[in-house]
Formats: sequence, structure tokens, C-alpha cells
Amino acid sequence: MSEIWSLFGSKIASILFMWAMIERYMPRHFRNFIDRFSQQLDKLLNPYVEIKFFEYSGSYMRSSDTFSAIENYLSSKSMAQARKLKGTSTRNSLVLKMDDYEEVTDELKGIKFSWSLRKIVPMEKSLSVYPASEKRFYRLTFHGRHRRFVTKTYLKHVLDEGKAISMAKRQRKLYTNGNGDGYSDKIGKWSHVIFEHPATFETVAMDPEKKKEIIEDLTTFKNSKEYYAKIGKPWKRGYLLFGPPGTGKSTLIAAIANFLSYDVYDIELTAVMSNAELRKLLIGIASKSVVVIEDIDCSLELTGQRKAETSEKEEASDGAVGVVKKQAEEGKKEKKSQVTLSGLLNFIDGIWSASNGERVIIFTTNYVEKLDQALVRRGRMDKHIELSYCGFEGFKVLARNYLSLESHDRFEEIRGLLEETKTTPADVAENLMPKVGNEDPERCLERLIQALKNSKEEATKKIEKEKETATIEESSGEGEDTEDAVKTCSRV
Ligand SMILES: Nc1ncnc2c1ncn2[C@@H]1O[C@H](COP(=O)(O)OP(=O)(O)OP(=O)(O)O)[C@@H](O)[C@H]1O
Ligand SMILES: [Mg+2]
Repeated sequence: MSEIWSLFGSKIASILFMWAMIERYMPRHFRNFIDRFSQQLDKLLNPYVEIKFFEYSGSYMRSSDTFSAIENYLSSKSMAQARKLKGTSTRNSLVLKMDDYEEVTDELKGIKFSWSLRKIVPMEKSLSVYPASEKRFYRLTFHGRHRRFVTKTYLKHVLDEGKAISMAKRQRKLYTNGNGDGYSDKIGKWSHVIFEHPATFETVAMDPEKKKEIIEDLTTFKNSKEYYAKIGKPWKRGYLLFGPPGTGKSTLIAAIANFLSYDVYDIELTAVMSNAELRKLLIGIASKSVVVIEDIDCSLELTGQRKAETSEKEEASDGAVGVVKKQAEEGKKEKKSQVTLSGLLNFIDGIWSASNGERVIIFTTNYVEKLDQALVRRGRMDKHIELSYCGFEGFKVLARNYLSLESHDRFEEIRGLLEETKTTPADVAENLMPKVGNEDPERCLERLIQALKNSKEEATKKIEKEKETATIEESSGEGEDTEDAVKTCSRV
């Protein structure tokens, strides 16, 4: 056996020696021919193509987005197929990824692909100040006949899916603009906290039809990148939410942001000093975001003027106290927002608004009739959604959320009372919420029924009082009319 091995070794050594000689003295064109021939032979024997995607790329060794998108794309396949996995923990959860040299397969439209995680380990010690590190990369292998499909379709599919997974997984943020205290470094800048509002469409109490319509609208919007590009419209959508306080406008905004997995930019318009500052804020808004301006009626110039007029009247009547008040007011006035309606309209759909598309802009108001029609016209605010008092369907959602009740004997009684009163979902929720640790759902329902009965009674009393006042006014009005008539007659 040892003889065979030594014979084999010496044969190999002589072949290598011969090859080195041939390579050295062979004419170049002949060598090129052999290279081409060996490549053709390799193609014939191994029809598979490989693509490598390195973890770090570029001269600054930035972590590659493509690598992390592939990592996300392969995560579920790794969980199902890989025998060796690596666990890393993020803020919220534990993530499992395939270990080095593991291999998984994927399939799209009947074509099979193989992915493996490899690394290049440096052979020598680096002289650089930075220690030489391993270069990790994903290797994609596929049959050469699918080359076109891979470059045109498959890689796009992998990257899109991978990015979508990382968008859904990422820690979302709630941004707000500077606190308006005049610090120059805050002007036109956003500060943020982690967005963790738990509201979802399942927990929002509203008419099921309306809810379905909103979900469909948002889904269509989210999947319409190409459509918006085709019709030449910036990829954004405007929502106007209106209704009395406590009907769920802010809750719905959180549900929308959670549904779309977008960040939220909550603009405090009164803290924005000028249109230019508003534009700066707009430029700082990333794509995939919900931009919110709450109580838009209170932020607009019109309302501000009305308030200013009132305070001036008060000052006039207050005398000396009024002077002190006036001085304080003047100090405040210097810092008053100069954002105009046209500045706001530009913010919504001016040329700058098209940068970083994929945005939903939401305005909320308690008084829709106060708003300038230019601001809320269709095209700017594409969808007007009224959030109203709690109906029976809304109540059922709240009963499920707060008491885990699907049905109960007292539901019919509550249905009747809700129809006869104007109760906000916030009030219903407050009454349904158990007040002590393990409060019986029966008691919570009883509390709600009592509250509804009280509100019904109050409403009846109010109507009666209004009727009384109207009768008194009518009778005194008649007297005035007669007086007027007498005066007019006497003048004649
Ligand atoms: N439609 C709803 N579905 C579920 N919960 C609701 C709903 N409406 C109100 N609530 C409850 O009432 C609270 C107040 O609601 P929310 O802040 O969304 O009302 P709003 O319409 O934004 O009021 P405002 O006009 O005063 O800003 C919420 O924290 C939530 O618990
Ligand atoms: Mg609100």
C-alpha cells in the first residue's frame, strides 16, 4: 500500500513540475487557448453559477444592506432547514440565523436555488491598525440557464422580501418637532422616542364596514408604488379624521401606523415658527411614515386671530391688570407661529412633498366645519373619516377588548341605551375597564348601564330645559315684535 502511495505522489509531483515548465515556456497565445478550453470544459462539467454577497462593502467597510436583506429573507428557511443555527438577541426578541457553512435551498416559480453562508479567513496577520477579520458572504448557486431569471426577477424578489421583513421587524419611532422654546439647534429638527402604541384595527371600536374600507384603502396604497409612478403622482395619501373628543381619532392613527409598520411624525404646528422651518421638517421626514397634525383647527391662523381678538377685548375691560397682561402677551406674540395656510398647503402637496414618498398624512379635528375648504379638498385629504359616538358594534369590540366577552344577556339592553344616547367610545371604555384586580364583568356592564341611564336622563332634562327656554324666548320675542311694530308705527 505504501508503495502505491509513494508511486502516486511521485507521479503527481512530476505532473506539477511538467505543468510549471509548460506554463513558463509555452507561447502566450497557446496558453490563452488552453485557459479558454479549460473554462469551456469547466462550464460543460459544472453548469452552475455562483454569486457572492459580502457582509461589508465599499472602502469604508459599511455593513451591506443587501447582506442583511438576504439574511432576513433566509431566516425562516434557515429555521426550517439549517442544522446549525446562531442565536442573537435584539431589543424585543431572539433571532435565529444559519451558522457559517450551512446551506439552505429556496424555490421560486419551480426553479431551485441554493444559499450558503461562507467566510474567508485571513491567512496572514494584518499590519494594519485594524485587526484583519473574516469576510463573511452569502453564496447563491443556481443553474446557468436561469441566469436571466436570477438577475431580472429572483434577486429583486429576495431583496424586496428581505427589506419588507426588516421593515416589519424594526423598532419603530415616534418623532416630534422641537419643543418651540426657541433653542436654535432644535429648529427644523425632529426628536424621537420608540413608538410602542398597542392599538390595532382589531382593538379600534368603529363601524365594521368603515373599518374594512380603511384597511382596504391602506392596503391598496401600500402596494401601489408602480401605479403612483405611472400616473405621475407622489406616493402619498391624505386622511382627515374628524369627530367629537374621545371618539378614537388618535387611537385610529396609532392603529394605522401599526398596520402599515410605519414611523409616526407628530407635528406640533404651533411650535413651527415659519413656513421655511416647516419645509425643513418636511425634508427630514423619511419614507414609510405617517405624518400627523392633530387638532388642525387649533393650529391654523384663522383660529389664532380669533383668540387674539378676544384677549384684546378682555384687556380693554380689565384696566390696569390688562396692561400687565398685555405686556406678557406681547412677549408671547413674538414667538407666535408664522406658518400660513399656503405654507401648510405646500407642505402637503408642494414640490418638496414628493421627496421620500410612501407617506400617509393625517389631520384630525373636532370641528370639521371650521377648516378651510382648500385644506381638506379631495386630492389633498383623499379620505374624510368621521369617528362618531359609540354604536353597538363598537361596544362589542370594546367588550371583547376589556372584558373578553363575546356576548351577554345584558348586551340587548346596552344596545337600546346606546341608540338613545350620545356616548363616546372613550366613556364606554372607561366604564368597562375593571376598577379592581379581578372585577366581575357583570359589575362592569352594570356600571356602564348605569352611566348610560344617567346620560339619557341628563339628555332628556337638557332637551326639556331647551324647550322651556325656547318658549320663553318666543313669548318675549313676540312682545319685542309688538314693541318694534308700535315704534315703527309711531315713527310713521
Ligand atoms: N374608537 C375607539 N376604539 C377603541 N378605544 C377608543 C376609541 N375611542 C376612544 N377610545 C379610548 O378612549 C381613549 C381616548 O381616545 P382618543 O384619544 O383616541 O380620542 P380622540 O378622538 O383622539 O380625542 P380628542 O379629540 O380629544 O383628541 C383612548 O385611549 C382609548 O382607550
Ligand atoms: Mg386625539
